[in-house]
Amino acid sequence: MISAYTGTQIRETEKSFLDNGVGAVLMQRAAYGLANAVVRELRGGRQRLYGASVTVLAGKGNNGGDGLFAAAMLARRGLRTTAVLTAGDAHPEGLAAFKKAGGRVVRLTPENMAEATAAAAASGVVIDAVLGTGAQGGLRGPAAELVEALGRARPGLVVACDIPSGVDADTGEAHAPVLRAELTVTFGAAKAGLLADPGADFAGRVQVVPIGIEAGLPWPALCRFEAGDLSALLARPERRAHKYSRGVLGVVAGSSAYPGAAVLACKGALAAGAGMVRYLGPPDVADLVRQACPEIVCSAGTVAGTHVQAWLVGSGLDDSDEQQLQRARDAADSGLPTIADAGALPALPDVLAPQVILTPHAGELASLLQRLGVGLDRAAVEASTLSAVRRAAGLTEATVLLKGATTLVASPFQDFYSQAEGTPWMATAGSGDVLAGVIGALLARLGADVGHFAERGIDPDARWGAIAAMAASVHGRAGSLASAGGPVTASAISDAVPEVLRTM
Ligand SMILES: NC(=O)C1=CN([C@@H]2O[C@H](COP(=O)(O)OP(=O)(O)OC[C@H]3O[C@@H](n4cnc5c(N)ncnc54)[C@H](O)[C@@H]3O)[C@@H](O)[C@H]2O)[C@@H](O)CC1
Ligand SMILES: [K+]
Repeated sequence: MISAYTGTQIRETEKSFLDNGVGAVLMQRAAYGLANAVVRELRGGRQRLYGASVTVLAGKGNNGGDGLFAAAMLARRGLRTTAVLTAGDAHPEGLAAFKKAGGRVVRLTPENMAEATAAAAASGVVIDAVLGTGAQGGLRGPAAELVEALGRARPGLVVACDIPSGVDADTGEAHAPVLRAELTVTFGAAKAGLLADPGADFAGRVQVVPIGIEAGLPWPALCRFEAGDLSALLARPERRAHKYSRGVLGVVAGSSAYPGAAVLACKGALAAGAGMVRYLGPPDVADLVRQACPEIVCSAGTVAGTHVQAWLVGSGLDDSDEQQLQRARDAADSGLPTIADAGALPALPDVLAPQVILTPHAGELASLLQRLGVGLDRAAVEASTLSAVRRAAGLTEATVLLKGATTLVASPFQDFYSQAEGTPWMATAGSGDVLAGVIGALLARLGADVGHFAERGIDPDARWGAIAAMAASVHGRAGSLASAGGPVTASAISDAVPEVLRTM
């Protein structure tokens, strides 16, 4: 599992090391990790190290210090290094080491701005070490001007030191201008802002360099499951399993206008290993569901009269179909774990429960928050995804999964997950219906199994968020597998889910 922390958590952890006088040691480890990462990138791109050019943009704090020490190490390995001091001042020891290693120093002024920009744009590698976890807001003054111009000039490889300057380490909010990095080398542990959009967008690949503070870190602010976690959490069925023990999912989805959503949600649930799926809905949609998936038991019954272990409600619901909307409300009110998607979101009560998982995209989350009195529009949600999803979980008391390039999950117990295994090709109609099906299948199978989570180190209260994150990961992996770098349909995503589960 990748554990990510707020800047404050990291700084508090580092404080005891600084109080003990080992801050300089930590900085050396950070710089060494950064320099090595640059070397690996150059070698990976089959570039010669000797004579390659590197420009470090160094602010006046410790982030700049890391950058200067790293550049000094690179200078000693024969790279042509330039430091652009964006704030006039610089970390004194870092600057001294850089000068001693033979690096060239440019103190940024309005007069040499154009020259400094051109030099940075022409260099093979740019290290962004202007602001780190000590930043208050974004870049200002000459540093902002330089980064703005450099962004337009499309520089070579950009490596961010700890975090792209201007990205908030706690929330992932980006204060423009931010230089988009291909790689972020981050120290001690990942920062939460690197795993939440838009910060994740600017960070590129994230590489964590251990610096020796790790044992002192508190409970993470944000987690990301990796393949090994999924293998452990997605236990295979027991030898004597039967369809009921494998999980029975009830589905209230689809309408005459959007019948395909019901089919895709059901397909997603079957692909993710539901023991049985019971569909409730209008006869014309039920006919289509039966034709597409003969495994599914269809009826026009009520929620109370249907025996299931979990519910999936909302995908493709029509807001004029009162009978379906009532079924969705009954399911959410049943006390059973329920995934509520699309059409169900505006139909449910404002306050729900943790075992109800809401799955909005940014626009739907904005509408949900507006209904709850929070004046955020879609753009504001996209600019601050982690804060938005946290607020929604707090206000609704439900678990909220925000769909996007990075999928975020927040539970009302303040557990947060971030998964990003998908591909932009998955932004296609029906993809969310398949995700709802995968969540539904996992809810039906694992939702009641408190011991399963406790044995694997997950607080049983937090299992709803964990299930949503597991499903997002499976869905993302299936989409990437099916896409293989090209267009993909929702059906193909669903078809790839069993292969992903097989390899877990
Ligand atoms: N504290 C430690 O033990 C370690 C810190 N490390 C590095 O230190 C960084 C944090 O260092 P600092 O606390 O010095 O903070 P930063 O280097 O992030 O920057 C803070 C400095 O910039 C100024 N500043 C803040 N916001 C600004 C803005 N918007 N525009 C212009 N100037 C601004 C501050 O007044 C301060 O002088 C980490 O990101 C990491 O790179 C690493 O060396 C590892 C060890
Ligand atoms: K930085």
